[in-house]
Amino acid sequence: MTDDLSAIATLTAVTKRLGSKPVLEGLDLAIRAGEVTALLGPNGAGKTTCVGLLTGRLAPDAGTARLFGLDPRRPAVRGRMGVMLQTAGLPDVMTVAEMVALQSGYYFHPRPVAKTLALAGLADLGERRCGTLSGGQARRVQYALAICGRPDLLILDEPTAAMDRGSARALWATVREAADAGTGVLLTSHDLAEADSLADRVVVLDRGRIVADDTPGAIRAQVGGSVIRCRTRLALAVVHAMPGVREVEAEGAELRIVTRDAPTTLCRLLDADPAVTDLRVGDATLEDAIAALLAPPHRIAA
Ligand SMILES: Nc1ncnc2c1ncn2[C@@H]1O[C@H](COP(=O)(O)OP(=O)(O)OP(=O)(O)O)[C@@H](O)[C@H]1O
Repeated sequence: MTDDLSAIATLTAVTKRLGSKPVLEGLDLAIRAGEVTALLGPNGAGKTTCVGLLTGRLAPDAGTARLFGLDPRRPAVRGRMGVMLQTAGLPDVMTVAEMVALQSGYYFHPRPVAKTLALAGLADLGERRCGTLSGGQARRVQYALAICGRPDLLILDEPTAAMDRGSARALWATVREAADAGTGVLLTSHDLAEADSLADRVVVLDRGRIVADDTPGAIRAQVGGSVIRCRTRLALAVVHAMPGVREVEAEGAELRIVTRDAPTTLCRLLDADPAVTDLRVGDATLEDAIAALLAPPHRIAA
């Protein structure tokens, strides 16, 4: 990873314990200029710990963290980074524009405050006190604080949590624009549609280890085939034995069946349970591919 010349932030062979628990084990991660990297994985996988290491909030127990070639705790490199954390309080009494102006003052070449407010979808909210904002509006202020200094590296930890779809899509557009202009972006998210449409690269973390690192298309292709969803009285094991079936999982009251041969699996399914309902067939999504990589215990895989 350290020989990756386009990398602007790296974790190399990083091991980190928190409390008595190993959280990351020998992890390599590189964030490159002009690329949106989505770091995905279930709760507790270690995503926020990676963010903590790259932003200098945490130090590795073994291995190295580098930001623009230096220790992330060095003030010289911190000014080139904008960070939007999962939780960051805003002072109730300051207005949105005052907060953005204050944060902009920490950077050498900040954007004009009005431009930052517009990019974050806050043009009409500049005079509002932060304490009166909704959850989604407060997230947009945190985004404004992350981008106001024109950072070379933008770290967004679950940026669109609490945002409505329209606000989220507007934020994606500005993130894409920043990446196209050369900013390296690290995004953590539980919204796999967000990762699929925004990321150039998806890194999947499971229990502190990387289980996939590729383009969203290449990760989807690992699953391939089709996904059938339906309600049926058939047992998982019976469906799993049907021709073409690669894996079967209970998703609430439905079954999610990944198959290499949808027509044959469908015929057999309808033969075995003519009362099957809510039947849908579609291509495997990024969510299907990641579910296959993570292998939860309640799924049967071929
Ligand atoms: N200060 C701490 N002390 C002990 N354990 C911790 C501490 N902080 C985090 N952990 C543990 O480290 C593991 C990784 O946590 P982390 O927050 O990095 O996961 P995550 O992938 O960001 O999860 P989420 O999707 O829930 O935000 C979890 O098991 C968590 O309980």
